[in-house]
Amino acid sequence: MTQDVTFGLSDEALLNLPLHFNPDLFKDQVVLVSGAGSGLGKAIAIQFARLGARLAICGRRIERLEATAATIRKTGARCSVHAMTIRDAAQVEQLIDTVWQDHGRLDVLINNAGGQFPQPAIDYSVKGWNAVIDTNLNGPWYMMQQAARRWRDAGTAGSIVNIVAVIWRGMPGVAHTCAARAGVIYLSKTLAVEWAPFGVRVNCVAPGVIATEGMNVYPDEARAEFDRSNPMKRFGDVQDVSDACCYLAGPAGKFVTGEVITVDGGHQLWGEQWTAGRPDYFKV
Ligand SMILES: CCCCCCCCC/C=C/C(=O)SCCNC(=O)CCNC(=O)[C@H](O)C(C)(C)COP(=O)(O)OP(=O)(O)OC[C@H]1O[C@@H](n2cnc3c(N)ncnc32)[C@H](O)[C@@H]1OP(=O)(O)O
Ligand SMILES: NC(=O)C1=CN([C@@H]2O[C@H](COP(=O)(O)OP(=O)(O)OC[C@H]3O[C@@H](n4cnc5c(N)ncnc54)[C@H](OP(=O)(O)O)[C@@H]3O)[C@@H](O)[C@H]2O)C=CC1
Repeated sequence: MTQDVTFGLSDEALLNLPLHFNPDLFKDQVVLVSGAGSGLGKAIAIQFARLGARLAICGRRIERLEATAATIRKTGARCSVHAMTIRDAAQVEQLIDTVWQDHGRLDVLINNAGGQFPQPAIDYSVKGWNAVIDTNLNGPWYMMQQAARRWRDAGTAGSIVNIVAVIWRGMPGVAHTCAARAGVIYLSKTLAVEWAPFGVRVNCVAPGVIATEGMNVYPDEARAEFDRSNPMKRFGDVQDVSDACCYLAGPAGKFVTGEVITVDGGHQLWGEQWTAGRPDYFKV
């Protein structure tokens, strides 16, 4: 039985994190963040607002989105709220239309909504597999395609950042999401070339274990090991990820497309395969 633990930061703490970017970096730009009712999406949306952006946020549960929007408005930023599921292509098309109607433009799409359940792959039901592929591959694709069509038709530039995961050595226990995220990464590399003529950049951020309430879907015994999944032996925080999004979406990333920034404390390099014995540091 998974026990709830408190992960992540309060809205008040998110509003007061020291900023690592110029406070008017995204002034007057419109940023759409999916899954902004919790965790990384909420932190990303609040950070963009603190950097001058106007926000559009989406997710399935309206109450959580409204709470994020109330916090965002404390920064003085505008924020529209859109309850929908990214798994439905028609709802995604409607979302992008509404964002353009409400804000008159879109500059940045942060494809953050996602998630999975831990289970040995051999036991997946068809429904469970499809739920994870729909959430983490098809949904982000619908969002990217609809955003890009509007940018192409309006003749304006855009930037997409897809939140994926640190999949480089496989992810035992969440094979479905590993497959979906691998799909998003190579989709992004391909779209980076196809959409360069429209001025659309497509990049990914691959987090390792980050302290958010999303961690509560994992059983205690698995979670207890998560801080050992990287050589820094700790969880990352939400700002580690929101900073990577701001770098990629903003002017510092203007010559970067088709790239993946891994934000994982070295998780991708870590393992149990010691060829010359395990160093003392890692014995405890
Ligand atoms: C190397 C080190 C690596 C280390 C690896 C560590 C990874 C850590 C890094 C990543 C961390 C995070 O992502 S943290 C963020 C986590 N947040 C989340 O995952 C929240 C979002 N997740 C979800 O909403 C769900 O998991 C998801 C399945 C995607 C959507 O659920 P929905 O209920 O909306 O979907 P539905 O279409 O109704 O289908 C539900 C079906 O899914 C299956 N299903 C759902 N939960 C299930 C469960 N616990 N066990 C079995 N099966 C389940 C069943 O078949 C369900 O059907 P029925 O049986 O008929 O009901
Ligand atoms: N925390 C971590 O260590 C890591 C997280 N990630 C990824 O980062 C992203 C954010 O995760 P995190 O903040 O930790 O977890 P959360 O579970 O807190 O966030 C997931 C968000 O996605 C939204 N969402 C889920 N399904 C849908 C859907 N079908 N349509 C619209 N919105 C949806 C949820 O809102 P609602 O349920 O209301 O729709 C929720 O706000 C996810 O893609 C996650 O897999 C990747 C690697 C590591």
